[in-house]
Amino acid sequence: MSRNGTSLLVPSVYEMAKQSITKVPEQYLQPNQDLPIKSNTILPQVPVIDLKNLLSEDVPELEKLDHACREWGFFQLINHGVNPSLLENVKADIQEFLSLPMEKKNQFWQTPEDMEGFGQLFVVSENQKLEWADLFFINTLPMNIRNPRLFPNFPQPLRDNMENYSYEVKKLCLTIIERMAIALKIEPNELLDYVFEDLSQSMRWNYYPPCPQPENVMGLKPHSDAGALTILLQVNETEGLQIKKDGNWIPVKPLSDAFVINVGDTLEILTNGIYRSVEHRATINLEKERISIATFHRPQMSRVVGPTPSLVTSERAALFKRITVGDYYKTFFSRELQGKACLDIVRI
Ligand SMILES: O=C(O)CCC(=O)C(=O)O
Ligand SMILES: [Fe+2]
Repeated sequence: MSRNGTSLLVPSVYEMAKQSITKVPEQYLQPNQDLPIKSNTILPQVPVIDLKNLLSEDVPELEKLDHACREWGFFQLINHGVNPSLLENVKADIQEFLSLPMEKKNQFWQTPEDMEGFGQLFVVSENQKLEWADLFFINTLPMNIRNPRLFPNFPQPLRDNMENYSYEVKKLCLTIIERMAIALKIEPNELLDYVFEDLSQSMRWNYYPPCPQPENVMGLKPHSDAGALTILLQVNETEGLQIKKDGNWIPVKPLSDAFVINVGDTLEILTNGIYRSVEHRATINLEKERISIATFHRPQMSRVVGPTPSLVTSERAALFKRITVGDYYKTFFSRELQGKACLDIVRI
């Protein structure tokens, strides 16, 4: 039985990109993308939040966090407290792992029944457009959902560093969710209760090879994340993440010591739409590869989520129906990525 859904198997674009091709196969061509705003206009930038200030109960910083989650759904977090040498090690290990020769990668490839491992996600029909990326998808927490085929077989030091990273990022997630509740002026437990005891964490290591036709391919189609909170670590210098703000695609320029953090659909539901999960996408570079590590956090599949009662008022009716996280994810993983369309299944 499949552990968490399936995705049709697709070829490795890492291997394709190595062949010095000048044109990509037709199925990867996605012309007519909305372009980002021209760079001669001054672009608004994703807010930067300082966790040190947040933890010292600094009111302006809390207001900045609140504003970022309402208006952007995204922020960069500095002074996050995660050991910089752990981050450097994780980046180096992932870079090495994603560049393993195909014979080694095959050991970790997805199967028709199991979407964890190397491959792609959201491929549900033979003729849909494909993304210019190889990814590695893995459930990391709680420990008992770990796939025996993957984590235990990681080479060292990746295995130990990932173990620490997973734990550190989970801790950070809980800290941020607690601060969000304070910013929303609700009891921290109203949000923390969903993730404190039984938080589930998964990761998607994204590898975007260079591409001879960057304007006509997409690394990751516009989408919002299904979970509560995503914590993204940019592994190398190449830019590519863009988020949709007031109808325009705005490039995110990751600061070297920051995480890029975003609100997912589940948190939008829990906060009754006050904190927004925002559409984003990943574009491709002509010459340079790009690598990112997205870590997703959500309540367990059996939990029912709906707007938390204190954020449903006479001025603000409930915007979403209640749904189990499992049912939400079943829908999310059974279709092509398409902006924020998945949230429509619970919209009132
Ligand atoms: O590579 C990126 O910057 C975006 C990754 C992302 O949005 C995801 O994995 O959900
Ligand atoms: Fe995402």
